[in-house]
Amino acid sequence: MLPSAGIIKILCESLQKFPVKALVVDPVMVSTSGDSLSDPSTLTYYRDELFAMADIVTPNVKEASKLLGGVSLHTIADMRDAAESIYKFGPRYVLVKGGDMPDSSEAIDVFYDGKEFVELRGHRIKTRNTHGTGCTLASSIAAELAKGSSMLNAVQVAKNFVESALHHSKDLVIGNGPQGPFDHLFRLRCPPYNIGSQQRFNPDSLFLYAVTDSRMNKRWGHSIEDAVKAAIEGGATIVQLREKDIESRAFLEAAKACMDICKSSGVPLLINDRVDIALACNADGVHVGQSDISAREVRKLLGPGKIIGVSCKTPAQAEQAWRDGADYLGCGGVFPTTTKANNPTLGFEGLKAVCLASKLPVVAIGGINATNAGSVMELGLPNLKGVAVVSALFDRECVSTETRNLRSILTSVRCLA
Ligand SMILES: Cc1ncc(COP(=O)(O)OP(=O)(O)O)c(N)n1
Ligand SMILES: Cc1nc(C(=O)O)sc1CCOP(=O)(O)O
Ligand SMILES: [Mg+2]
Repeated sequence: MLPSAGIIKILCESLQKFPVKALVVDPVMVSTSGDSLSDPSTLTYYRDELFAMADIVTPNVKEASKLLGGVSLHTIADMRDAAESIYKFGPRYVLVKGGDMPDSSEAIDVFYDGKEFVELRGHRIKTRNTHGTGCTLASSIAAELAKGSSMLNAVQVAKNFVESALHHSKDLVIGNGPQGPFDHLFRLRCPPYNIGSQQRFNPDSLFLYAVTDSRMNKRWGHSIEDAVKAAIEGGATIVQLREKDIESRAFLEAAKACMDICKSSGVPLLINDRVDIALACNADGVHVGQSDISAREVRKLLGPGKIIGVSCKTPAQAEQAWRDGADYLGCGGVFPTTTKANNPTLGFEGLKAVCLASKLPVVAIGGINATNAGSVMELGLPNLKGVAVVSALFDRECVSTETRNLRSILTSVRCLA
């Protein structure tokens, strides 16, 4: 809550001096009960100074209206127009929250990235215990960004959290005011299966990322299913089907079988390049490179709940991937590889440059094996979450043994860190 122009000015100066990785601005100007919480002179400073520094601005409809000189906002179309106008003040994303729109059975928020709108729909929970929902949403977005989420994913997870918290606190009776507080710690009281079905991407799953290769499987007489089963048995934490020489029908059949295997082990399954196969087998996500369909398009096709990874070799590509809604980056080739033709080698310096430039979690790829995986993780880059490996796991007779060995090397580096 920034009640005066002077305080906003000092905040902006401090942010210039000490830049933060992600800035969520919740322009707290009007309380849910209608009280004004900042003096009118703050408007100019919000719009001209603070918003330009923000990654996302999250006004409710009353605040959006105030920011735009009192325009009335009654419909989703009005909220879209407001998001577009607020975007022009300079933030990278805008979320106009519709929780206080009257006469709707849903709580619809409008998310805007400067090009497209996403309507985020949630249940309207009937309760007086709504005090602090906006602050909670903004804080939850910030927490998800700190964990490495893309913006849309962070907003979706935060919205789910607020919805679940409201649901679990709806019957609390605390205090006498028109609004009551809600319980942020509700999860301590409920088993995990009660807190909503939203699937969440856990960046730690990038720790040992197994990427299949049909030629290698053929060479060793392994089916895709057997190779995936063995990799999971050895401790792979995520699997990508990268099948370049297989017909679509056979690919889909194998992908469906691998989904069953991965699901029963709780290991996410991603599909390389092929959004159609991912949709048809309901995979957990897709990995795309710089010459594939863009992450932005993939996000449109898969929706907010799926995992999207993007191959990046430069900070600029990493920035674009984040803007496009990616969940993680694959960065390589760290070492020379023969698995992918004509793949430039970035070395540790290239990997470091991409990691340092991005808020997203990163998995290193290219020529990584049991001899050098430790040195990659010893770089100690906070968002470097793991290694992705093809030949050192799959161009081998015993995939489970190779995976187990690599996992134990990675674990020992993690224990020392
Ligand atoms: C985890 C991971 N990182 C990078 C890639 C490479 O993707 P791309 O550049 O699109 O090349 P192909 O794999 O499609 O040949 C990847 N697949 N996985
Ligand atoms: C699929 C892929 N992508 C790369 C990139 O640099 O983006 S390197 C690569 C192949 C990695 O295979 P291996 O573990 O056998 O070296
Ligand atoms: Mg690709």
